[in-house]
Amino acid sequence: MATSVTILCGELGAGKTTLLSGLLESADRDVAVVVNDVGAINVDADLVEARTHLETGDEVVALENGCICCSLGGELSRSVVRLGRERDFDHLVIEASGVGEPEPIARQFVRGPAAGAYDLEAVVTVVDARRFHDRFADVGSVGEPPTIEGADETGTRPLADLVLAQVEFCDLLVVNKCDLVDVDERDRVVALLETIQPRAEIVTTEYGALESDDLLGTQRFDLEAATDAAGWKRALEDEGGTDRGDDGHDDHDHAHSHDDHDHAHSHDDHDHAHSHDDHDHAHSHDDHDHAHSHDDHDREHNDHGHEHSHDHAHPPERYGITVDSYCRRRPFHPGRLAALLADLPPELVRSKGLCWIAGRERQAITMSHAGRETSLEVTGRWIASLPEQRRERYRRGQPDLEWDEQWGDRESRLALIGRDLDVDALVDRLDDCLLTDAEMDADWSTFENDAPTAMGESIVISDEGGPS
Ligand SMILES: Nc1nc2c(ncn2[C@@H]2O[C@H](COP(=O)(O)OP(=O)(O)OP(=O)(O)O)[C@@H](O)[C@H]2O)c(=O)[nH]1
Repeated sequence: MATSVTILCGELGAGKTTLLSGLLESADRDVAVVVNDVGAINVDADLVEARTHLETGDEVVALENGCICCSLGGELSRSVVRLGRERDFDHLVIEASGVGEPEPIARQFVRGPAAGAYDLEAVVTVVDARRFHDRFADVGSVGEPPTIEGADETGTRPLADLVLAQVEFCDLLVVNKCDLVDVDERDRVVALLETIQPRAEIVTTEYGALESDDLLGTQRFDLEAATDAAGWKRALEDEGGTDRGDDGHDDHDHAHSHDDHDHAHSHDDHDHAHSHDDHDHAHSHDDHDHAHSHDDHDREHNDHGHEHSHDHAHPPERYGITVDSYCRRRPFHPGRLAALLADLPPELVRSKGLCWIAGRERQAITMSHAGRETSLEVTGRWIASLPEQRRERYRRGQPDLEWDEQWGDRESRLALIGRDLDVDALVDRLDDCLLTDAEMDADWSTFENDAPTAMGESIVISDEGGPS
């Protein structure tokens, strides 16, 4: 029988090890742990071993080659398959590096070599309530300065973006360190988390104190549901109220919208030498269909009896949290867009989606804003830029794909999650970044343009708190 697996993620210092130690002490079954830390010293492995009186051995396996989701392709799979052969245990917990994305790890257990021996049960993300509040929920404060420390292997991914990626891809959110926030702050954090990640169950803790049943023995992980769970993706599916259609830019209705940004471009054309590409491949939606309904997932998910599942005691509206989308079929001017991204309103908590930037006619660029930083990364290629034969093949494969006679699938589609955000004002500012009619006729290659060009390449634009 396949052994159940839980993946435990969360920002550095959020309380993963604390939670895990408590869990190992209280669990009524044999739990094996694989710990990954960035860097060679696996403090966590030692700590967990020491606290749980495990013999030095294979119960705690330390992966030492850096970030779990990048280096682990083979190492994690090999380690866990070997562990399963050599040891007898009932449940496996992977404590993931504080700076890794959970999705590639989860995929190892869904389709990778470890899939046969293991059943992925849940991805659990631990959030530091204090830090999350100060960074994302407290519009009034300047927040902590942007930290690049802990960025991914490219060294360019903003930490806040990774924190949200972990929140957006999980089944259970553990809001820890609640002793360090007051009740109102805690409720604000929970409301914001519910918006950023509408699917996950949320529990609040101090020192990670949870019943082991809350963490182990929950339900079967659903990769597709988890992949589609993020609030920003849902915003793009729902096509909120900002498509005002008053700009003449051919706003349209996306019947096929839940393929989100990945649908619109091909992943075939890039260079595999760059390890970040692995992430992009992992995000490809080509390998699953979207015939499911989110409602079904929600129903399944909420049925499994946790106390703290969504009772909507903290309606996001009460905290001024709004979710909107911005869709335009006209390219951004690179310079004006960059200037806007360096001066976004602090009330914009999260924004993510695809950008069409003039002068980058081939590159489908994903914009991801979190905290005070925004990254632009080439994550694919517009189908319209492919040679005719391949272009037509892709189009045949995606009959629902909206296609403009002149521009094909090129478009910008951004989710805007805000707190007390003046959405109309932001939409106006975004519209001001679109090419004017005169610019549409100009030579776009003459625009000064810092947007990335190669697949996987990214730039980060920091918001310095407005012009000084
Ligand atoms: N005040 C407070 N401190 C906590 C809580 N949970 C954990 N801590 C402390 O926070 C620090 C970090 O906790 P860890 O459990 O090591 O965090 P981690 O997520 O495993 O950290 P990394 O291994 O660095 O990713 C430790 O000093 C813990 O004692 C909590 O609920 N409240």
